[in-house]
Amino acid sequence: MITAIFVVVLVTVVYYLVKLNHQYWKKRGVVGPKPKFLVGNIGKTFLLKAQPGEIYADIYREYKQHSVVGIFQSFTPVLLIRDPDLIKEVTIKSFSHFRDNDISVDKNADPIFGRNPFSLKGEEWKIVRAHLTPGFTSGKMKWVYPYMETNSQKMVKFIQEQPNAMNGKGYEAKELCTRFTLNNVGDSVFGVEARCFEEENSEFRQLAKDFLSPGGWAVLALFVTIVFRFARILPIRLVPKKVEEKLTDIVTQALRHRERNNIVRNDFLHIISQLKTTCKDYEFTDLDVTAHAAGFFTDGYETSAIVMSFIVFQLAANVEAQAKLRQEVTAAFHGNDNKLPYDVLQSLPYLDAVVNETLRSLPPIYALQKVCTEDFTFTIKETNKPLVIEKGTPIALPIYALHSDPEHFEEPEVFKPERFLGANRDKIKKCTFIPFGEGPRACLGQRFGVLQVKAGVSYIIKNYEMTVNKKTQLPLKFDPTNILMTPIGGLWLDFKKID
Ligand code: HEM
Repeated sequence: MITAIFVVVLVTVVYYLVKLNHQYWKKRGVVGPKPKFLVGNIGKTFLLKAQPGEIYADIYREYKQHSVVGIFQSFTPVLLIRDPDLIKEVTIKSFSHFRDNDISVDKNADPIFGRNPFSLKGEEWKIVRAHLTPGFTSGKMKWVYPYMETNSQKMVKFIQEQPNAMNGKGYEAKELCTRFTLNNVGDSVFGVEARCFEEENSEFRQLAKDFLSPGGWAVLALFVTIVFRFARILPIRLVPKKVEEKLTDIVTQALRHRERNNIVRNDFLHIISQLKTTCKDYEFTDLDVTAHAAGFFTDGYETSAIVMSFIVFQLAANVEAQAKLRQEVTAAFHGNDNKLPYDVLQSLPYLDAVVNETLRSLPPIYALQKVCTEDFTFTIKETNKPLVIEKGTPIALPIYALHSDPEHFEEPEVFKPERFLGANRDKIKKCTFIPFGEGPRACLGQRFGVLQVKAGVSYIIKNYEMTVNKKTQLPLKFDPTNILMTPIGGLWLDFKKID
């Protein structure tokens, strides 16, 4: 009897506490959808029907007249920012108030992801980011570009050898692009030939399958820690032990091989291994070197492969854009002895526009979640009243919703690379196009990612005409359990060789 009374009292107290907490935004004069008990506004995520970024996009569209919307991730109040000027404030102008990402990874539980700049916080993030940045200069990109060209040529050959790619049965674009990006990462970081076009079960492909494949551990762990905030107190690892061990082994062997044979390769691994002796303001251990090289592996292939697969899909679905791009790229090859030098690739305006329009229409990351690291006061435009964002409040930046807002991009559902050409590009309002984030914390690998997708797409478009195979489920729907935009059923394409 006493137990029953205790349970009833406890449930009642919890119920009222949650209800009280759900008044948080109302009390501060911030509008927002009514939260539901326990799940807040992300009930569909709990039912595995939509990932939080999709829900944010719906809320964004519903609250057109507002610059900010107050929502709840279960019990936690989250401020969704709609106004690009305020996004600029958060990511650039008042960055010191919003320095960290809303993620917690224990370095001891997950030595690799726990050391990734994305997970690091405060001063530690600042120091590590500053030391890793020299690995991504345009000089370094020029250095790795020949590997990307070689892998592009291998990919062109590989496509022709796949019966289903050529006979109308379709080949899955993401799978193709992942083979390509894994090869680039193998060469650029470890100095290792990944052989993803030659071997069905190459070591790197296996690593990728064990790491980020749909339904894989990392995808699940990331989803769980984002959705169930209380899980953050658990020592959850995103990089599975098996993947960590394999990556550690690859890095250790590569370093040993260089030391024994006196090899100096001007690459990422060299830069970070030097930090062990040159860095004065941070202690870079062997584990740090391994973790950052391994981090380049994990960051380097997946998002780029997603973007590249979206680009070839958009081109297959938009024949005019495909023909225009082919004309530009083919002319560039013809003017350069059938090669595509780095500077020439970088100077192709339509290619750049196609990449950007794809990133606009299908950004691989739906939304970013930052956290307020120091109280911040601003005036809500529409009410002219001040709002204090309290330290610790998560801030949602709805990338996909901004990119598909007709106020910022006319006919957002139409694929129009011309938006990113010449004077049109200058008309795009700051912070309405943020596929790589914005400000000091924006994507560190943007140059590498864009370079590899541009190289790969150029070689494909010069050699093949592409159409969408009927196995692709249209309109595209996305896996609700993956925080990266992942089309259900895949993107199946048919290829026709151009002679
Ligand atoms: C083309 C595909 C890519 C896209 C769309 C992309 C997108 C993003 C986004 C949206 C962020 C979060 C930015 C923020 O918090 O404001 C990010 C962070 C990051 N990305 Fe990328 N990324 C791509 C490729 C890469 C590559 C190839 C690498 C490494 C080789 C990389 C390394 C990183 C790192 C280290 C961070 C954390 C930066 C920090 O917190 O300081 N990314 N990326």
